Amino acid sequence: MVSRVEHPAAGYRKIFETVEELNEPIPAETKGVIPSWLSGSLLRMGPGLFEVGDEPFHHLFDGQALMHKFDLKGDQVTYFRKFIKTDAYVRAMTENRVVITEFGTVAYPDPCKNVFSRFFTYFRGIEVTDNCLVNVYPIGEDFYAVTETNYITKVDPDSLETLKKVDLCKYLSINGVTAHPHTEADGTVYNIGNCFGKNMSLAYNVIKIPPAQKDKSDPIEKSQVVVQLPSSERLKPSYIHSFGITENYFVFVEQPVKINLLKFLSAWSVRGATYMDCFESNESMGTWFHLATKEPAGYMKSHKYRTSAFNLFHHINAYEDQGFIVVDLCTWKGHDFVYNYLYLANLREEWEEVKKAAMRAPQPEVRRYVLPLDIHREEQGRNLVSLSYTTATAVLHSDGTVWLEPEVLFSGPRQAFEFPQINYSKCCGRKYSFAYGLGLNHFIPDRIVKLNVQTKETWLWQEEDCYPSEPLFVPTPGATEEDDGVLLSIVVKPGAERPGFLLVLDAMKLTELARAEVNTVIPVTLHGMYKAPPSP
Ligand SMILES: CCCCCCCCCCCCCCCC(=O)OC/C=C(C)/C=C/C=C(C)/C=C/C1=C(C)CCCC1(C)C
Ligand SMILES: [Fe+2]
Repeated sequence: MVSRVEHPAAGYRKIFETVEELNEPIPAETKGVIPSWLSGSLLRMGPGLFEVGDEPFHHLFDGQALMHKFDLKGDQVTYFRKFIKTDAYVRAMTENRVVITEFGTVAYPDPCKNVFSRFFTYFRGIEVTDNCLVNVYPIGEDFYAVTETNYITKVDPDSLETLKKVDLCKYLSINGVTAHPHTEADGTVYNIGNCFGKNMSLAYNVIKIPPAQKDKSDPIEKSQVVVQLPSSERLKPSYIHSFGITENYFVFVEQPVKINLLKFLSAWSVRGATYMDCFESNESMGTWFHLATKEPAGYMKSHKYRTSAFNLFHHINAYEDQGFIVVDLCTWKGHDFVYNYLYLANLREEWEEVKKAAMRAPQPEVRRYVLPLDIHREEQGRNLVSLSYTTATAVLHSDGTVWLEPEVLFSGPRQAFEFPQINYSKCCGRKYSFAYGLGLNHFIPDRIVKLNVQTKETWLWQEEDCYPSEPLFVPTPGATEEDDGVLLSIVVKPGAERPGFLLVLDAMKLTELARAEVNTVIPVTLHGMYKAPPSP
């Protein structure tokens, strides 16, 4: 699936430009045939406002949260979008400047305020952003737009109105949680986040939020920390973007991209730096895998799995098989932080410059790691993995650590398989065959890919000057085959008469079933969900 496509016209710049929200849903023009069973809403989050007044946001993860919705009802499709009225957005609009520091953009003090009030603004310390541009997911019967801090924002998935800001710190001992929770069939939500405890004791806390409550109370009020995993380094927790879950275990990968807490708590609050300034790489630790049991919940501290350094943002899937845990990941080789390459100035460069910058960045690879559960002292020095279908290895060393080597499932130079999706309801935590992803060509999203993780066969959807987003899998009702369903992706085709469209692909063959076009560009979206219509 290595893409030979070039982008000399740099049309991808359009997906990093500010747009206006809509007052009401607009009709889309449908070409092709949308399956009649596919009715519901595609909800997605991303940045939509890339500057305030004359102050630009600098990083891909700074733009203000814009929520998008494609509603499907038969072949009638509409598109709607609204900015989430977060504190970051409302205050920026009111003051016409960046008021809350974002991931890679500092909010400078109000120049109209005198030197004393400016000093006290700094002295009060940091105001953590609630800019929920990363994802949207349900908790109980409610929907929340999220970033990775302690603030999540309740939204109305129909009107896209902002309902309320929730501070998870009120309920849980965490400083932030990922934007990639796992949700079980009954609605139980698991997530993981950093916890900077008392006396700076550091941990990664796995949290559990129960499903919708019979008494209609808010399940968040009943959320709890179920497992605590220790940090490998004092004062420097690793950055976590997602985690894995199997029937009986949580899988946490501790990567060498670290948050320097001293920088976070001092430089950041006093001198005015960004979140990006608080990251650093640990050049010697490599990457550590940790396991915890689900029931009873507990950290498996005797299992010390190690491998070479990589950045990790997205787990694809994990499952148990014959005494092993199989973990499939979208990795980026080395400890240099991939987010360093995602400044908007770089992504908006001419194509030749974009390619040059990507040459210096960590290289992507889809990898399978296999973790043996039964480890015996006498088995030192030999490969413990006996699964017939993988070349991944695990070797016990004399210090008790198990060194892992992966099987490469997909690798193409500067061609990433990222933003992975699976048939989640059928396959999460189970042995599976298919992963779907967004193909990044030197970081530019220009194709949709299907990967058979067992045979390594790939399928591709690609069209000239088209920039798709993460493909979400929606199963055909009553399907028995894993890949019987459709993929939904928002695509931008800058020069076209109707430059934004919802693409509907047949997930088996990766062929186009339909597209629903709208007369507006749709800026880049990161993650989202498909919301089925309420059952009659
Ligand atoms: C869709 C195509 C995009 C085009 C380019 C993409 C290239 C992607 C290459 C790699 C994949 C990366 C995936 C990342 C996806 C994503 O959605 O990331 C967004 C992450 C954000 C906005 C993270 C925000 C985190 C914050 C604000 C964390 C804050 C904290 C600290 C840093 C330390 C202290 C705790 C706290 C406050 C939580
Ligand atoms: Fe993500």
